[in-house]
Amino acid sequence: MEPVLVVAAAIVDDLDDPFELLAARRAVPASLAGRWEFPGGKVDGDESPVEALHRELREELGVRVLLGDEVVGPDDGAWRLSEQYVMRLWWAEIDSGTPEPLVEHDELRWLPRARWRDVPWLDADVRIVDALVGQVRDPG
Ligand SMILES: Nc1nc2c([nH]c(=O)n2[C@H]2C[C@H](O)[C@@H](COP(=O)(O)OP(=O)(O)OP(=O)(O)O)O2)c(=O)[nH]1
Repeated sequence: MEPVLVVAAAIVDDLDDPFELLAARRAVPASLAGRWEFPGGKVDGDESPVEALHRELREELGVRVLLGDEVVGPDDGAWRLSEQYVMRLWWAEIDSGTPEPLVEHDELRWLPRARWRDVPWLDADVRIVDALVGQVRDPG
């Protein structure tokens, strides 16, 4: 079966010079509760990935965002999460609103750059966080 496409955002304080990254702790389902992820969700049949991402961020966090570059992954440009799911991820910055854990999260945390790895991310997200750290590492 074709994997289901999930879209998500690496929301940072400043797209030009990311220092803080927004991590969201899942409250549901029980199997994922307590683990941290990038806010986002599944693309519905009638919407584009970018439309789906804006919808999910509005529903889950109550924010509008500006999207930056896509964080290209090793699986045809995406990130395979499991047998069932594949994810596309974009850098993003908040355009309006203050993020709140409205739906499937019970906590949000702005992680400073040196601590992006310091929460228990969902297993599939660990290598993605490593890639983000690699992209923002100070040159030299
Ligand atoms: N949103 C999101 N989902 C992730 C990440 N990493 C990861 O393995 N997943 C998995 C968890 C879920 O099994 C799956 C689908 O995500 P989801 O549950 O957020 O999708 P959704 O909001 O559309 O959920 P629903 O309305 O159908 O309940 O992707 C991530 O960083 N962000």
